[in-house]
Amino acid sequence: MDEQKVLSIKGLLDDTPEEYLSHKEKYENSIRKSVLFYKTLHSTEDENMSVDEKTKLNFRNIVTSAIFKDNSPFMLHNSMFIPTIMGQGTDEQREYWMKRAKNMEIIGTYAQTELGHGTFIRGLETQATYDPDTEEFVLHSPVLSSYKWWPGGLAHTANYCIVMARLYIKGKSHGIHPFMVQIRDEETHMPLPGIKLGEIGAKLGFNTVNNGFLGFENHRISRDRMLMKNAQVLKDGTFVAGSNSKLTYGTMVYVRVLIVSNMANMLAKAVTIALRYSAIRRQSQPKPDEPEPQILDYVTQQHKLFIAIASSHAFYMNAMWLWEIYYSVSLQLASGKLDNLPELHALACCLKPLSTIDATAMIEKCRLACGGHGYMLSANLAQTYGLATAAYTYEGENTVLLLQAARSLVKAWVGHVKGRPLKGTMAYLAGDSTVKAWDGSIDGIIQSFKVVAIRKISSVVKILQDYEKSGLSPEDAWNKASVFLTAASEAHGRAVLLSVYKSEMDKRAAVLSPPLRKVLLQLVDLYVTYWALEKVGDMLLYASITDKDVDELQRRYIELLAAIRPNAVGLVDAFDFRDEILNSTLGAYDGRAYERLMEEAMKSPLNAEPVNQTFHKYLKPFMRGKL
Ligand SMILES: CCCCCCCC/C=C\CCCCCCCCCCC/C=C/C(=O)SCCNC(=O)CCNC(=O)[C@H](O)C(C)(C)COP(=O)(O)OP(=O)(O)OC[C@H]1O[C@@H](n2cnc3c(N)ncnc32)[C@H](O)[C@@H]1OP(=O)(O)O
Ligand SMILES: Cc1cc2nc3c(=O)[nH]c(=O)nc-3n(C[C@H](O)[C@H](O)[C@H](O)COP(=O)(O)OP(=O)(O)OC[C@H]3O[C@@H](n4cnc5c(N)ncnc54)[C@H](O)[C@@H]3O)c2cc1C
Repeated sequence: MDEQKVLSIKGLLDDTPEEYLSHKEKYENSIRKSVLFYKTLHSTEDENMSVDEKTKLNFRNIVTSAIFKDNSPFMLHNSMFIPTIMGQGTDEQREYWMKRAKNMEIIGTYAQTELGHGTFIRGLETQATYDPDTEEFVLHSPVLSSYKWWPGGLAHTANYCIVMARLYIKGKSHGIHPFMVQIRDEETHMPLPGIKLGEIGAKLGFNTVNNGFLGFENHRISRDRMLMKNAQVLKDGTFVAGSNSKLTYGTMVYVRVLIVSNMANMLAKAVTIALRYSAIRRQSQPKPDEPEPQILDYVTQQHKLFIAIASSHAFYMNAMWLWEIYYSVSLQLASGKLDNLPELHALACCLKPLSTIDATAMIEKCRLACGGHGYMLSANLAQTYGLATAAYTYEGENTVLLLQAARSLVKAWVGHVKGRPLKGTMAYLAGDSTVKAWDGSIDGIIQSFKVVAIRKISSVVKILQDYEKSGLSPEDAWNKASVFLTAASEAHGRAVLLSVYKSEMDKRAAVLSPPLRKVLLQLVDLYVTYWALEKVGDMLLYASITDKDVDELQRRYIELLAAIRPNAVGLVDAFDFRDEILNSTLGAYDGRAYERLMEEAMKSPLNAEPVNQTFHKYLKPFMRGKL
């Protein structure tokens, strides 16, 4: 969406910094701004856009929606409620609900996680019992742990939600299915009878997303409220299973893809702030007869920040590549072809964790690189960290997803050993995993990362098999080996991230001007070299790197930092964040960080008066020994 259009919305920008609002005021202010934002958002969306175009617009909107220091209470409406209707509804359900949802006639969320279960979906306890006499489902939360807990917008914003509940028919469980449930009256917004709603309280971040809880007391909904694209319940209670029970998990795969692009965006924001500040901040005097240098000229500062620029590019390239795979698999699923779904799931289970782990760590490093001023909320680095670190957990906790990916990798490797062909992004596992001599070229290092993955996968399979030979059950063997299963998944994810970043850049390089091509390929080189040094232990173990090769890599890394330095500010300017989107005293384009820090400080309510009323009430009596 055109950011100029967004920023021209009157009242969208806060005059009172959000930091000085109460918990309740923050929410109310976010609703006010979200309504303004959505009105503009709607005026720019073209109904004739393809799903692919709309989703890429959504990727773009993520950037614009960052205008809020925290996420909107409408976030789940866009990112999960609508995609679930699209992915899980029948044609007529889509027809009816998409119109209402896209027009914001209703606001929805996605209620899956419960107080007692988040990861283990098959353990969810919310019940949807079919009553054939009335052709209704009875929704019920049998115990406290079955209360829905966490869904964004659920507390006071949404009036509808997708409830993932366990379907019972004649006492038999048929697994977890999606149900469209109205939770509040459309006129009064009061919770409907048999529905308990509330907010879960203050959090590290996401404090305007309005995460809530939801409990059902035998609440009835009509049969047509079960989203029945993938499985159906007939009027007489006959259950018709879908072709694959995991199709119900489809929205989560979509969001995991969205998260990879969101990490690219969050990291780009943070490094823009930190790098611009590093260009104006001068500190220390290494050379007595020279002025204090820009802290950006300290190589340690470049080491902290330049990898964040390259990583944002890497995540964005991988996200666009993954989106194309997601989009083509979705088209295949629509025609009943399921065989590429496992690979998409495994890829999302690698790239969502790695992008969130790296982005969270690098955003924190951007904050730390700004010294004391990075600790100010007005810098907007702490809030950016808070938003990013949430993605480590939501949409599939990272360890759990890496173990899911390991499941696919182990299956692929065992199949390969038995002669079954490998395909897609796992085809490289059939490659030669013996490295005679270290190849320090970009392609050579990427190949070494593939060798590391092959060796880690094969060795953890051996551990599993040895445990099972020793008499352990497959489940116990799996648990015992799980640390190295996640390590094997991470190695596979690294190999994918590196090779996709390189190949996607190579595709684009041909159309770039030579100077731009040079700078962008320097970032690819930096990214590959950085990770080879970060994983030097694996390179020593599996890729025949020698101490001389490491010396060479270190010198190359230092030279790359120096080569990128002249273009560093230009590279973050190229992310093209407007000041209002950065929302940061340190990252503004004009570089007036000190003036902005002081301007923001003066907005503190405490600065409204020179003497606070506690002096006369407490301090003075205290200091006069009268307490
Ligand atoms: C005004 C401003 C607004 C701006 C508007 C602009 C619009 C932009 C929108 C938003 C702006 C910001 C965007 C930010 C990015 C999006 C953020 C969205 C926020 C979301 C908030 C959080 C939401 C949630 O967290 S929802 C809940 C998520 N929960 C989970 O992910 C649970 C994780 N657990 C699981 O997935 C499963 O339990 C499991 C996979 C771990 C295990 O499942 P289970 O059934 O037990 O399976 P198992 O027995 O282990 O067998 C595994 C086999 O199943 C296969 N499989 C598993 N999952 C899948 C799958 N998803 N697809 C396909 N296959 C799957 C697996 O491969 C195994 O197969 P095998 O052959 O047997 O090995
Ligand atoms: C900011 C935020 C927003 C959210 N928004 C929503 C929302 O809108 N809708 C919604 O439905 N949910 C939402 N969630 C909930 C989120 O999906 C869950 O928190 C997430 O799925 C993790 O589940 P959990 O919290 O039960 O953690 P758990 O699964 O209990 O994880 C706790 C620990 O147990 C470990 N663990 C669990 N299972 C295994 C295993 N099989 N093997 C090894 N280790 C394991 C994990 O690795 C982790 O270290 C949100 C969460 C957050 C933080």
